[in-house]
Amino acid sequence: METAANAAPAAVIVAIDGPSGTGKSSTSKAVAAQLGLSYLDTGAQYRAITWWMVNNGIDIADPAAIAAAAEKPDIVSGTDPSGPTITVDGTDVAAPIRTQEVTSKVSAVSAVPEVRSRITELQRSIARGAEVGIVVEGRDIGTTVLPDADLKIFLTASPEARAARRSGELKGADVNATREALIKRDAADSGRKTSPLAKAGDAVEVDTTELTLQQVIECVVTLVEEKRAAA
Ligand SMILES: Nc1ncnc2c1ncn2[C@@H]1O[C@H](COP(=O)(O)OP(=O)(O)O)[C@@H](O)[C@H]1O
Ligand SMILES: Nc1ccn([C@H]2C[C@H](O)[C@@H](COP(=O)(O)OP(=O)(O)O)O2)c(=O)n1
Repeated sequence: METAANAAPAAVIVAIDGPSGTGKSSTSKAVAAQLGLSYLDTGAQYRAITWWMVNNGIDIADPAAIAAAAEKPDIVSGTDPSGPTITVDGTDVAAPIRTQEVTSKVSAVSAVPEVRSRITELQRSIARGAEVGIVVEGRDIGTTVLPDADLKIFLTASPEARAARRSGELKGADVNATREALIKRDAADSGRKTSPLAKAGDAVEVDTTELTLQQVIECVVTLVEEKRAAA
């Protein structure tokens, strides 16, 4: 019979939330890779369902039409942090979900309650299936999706730092326009009724404005290791 002494350690669940450009994806991927955990980018799932709506001619301004179609696309996320994948009905959508068109529509689609309940179920089932544990990043992971997570982190950074990071990625993008677009998306994500972007009461807040990515990764790895040691 298995005893507590030789039982496998319980899977560790880490929730990382925060607005755009705070470093959630880069930090989560690196922490998961370093600790041998799975990794789930929940923003990619909301982008994937948005991509499907756009491709199937659903009117993004019509929440009832979005709700009626919410169950249709088959969204599959690969959770290896060294090569995360995302497919819709078997098609690799890793690139098309990052277009400006999808980015400008994702907040409207992800505000629809039927979309959220569908994607939330998917996220919970992926987290349950992660044997060693998982780092899940998004907007409502610590508050709604995985409220019993072992560790919750809320990343922040000034709008200026976030815009500079994002426009560095989108070669040649105007920093001011990027900043305005980020602020608009944050306001939509924080202001929606169902499961808005929010810091959980028991989340550790890390302001990354003055930190390098490596410093943020080290900070989160240390927090996970402390949690594991205390368990
Ligand atoms: N602390 C940091 N300092 C400088 N650049 C960073 C930092 N954290 C992330 N970045 C860079 O900023 C960009 C956005 O990071 P990302 O992880 O995609 O943020 P999010 O997932 O929160 O939107 C990436 O190019 C990333 O390399
Ligand atoms: N848990 C989540 C994750 C993302 N979303 C929505 C809101 C976000 O603006 C979009 C896109 O998320 P994503 O993490 O890809 O955004 P950025 O990497 O910050 O550009 O999805 C959400 O509503 N809930």
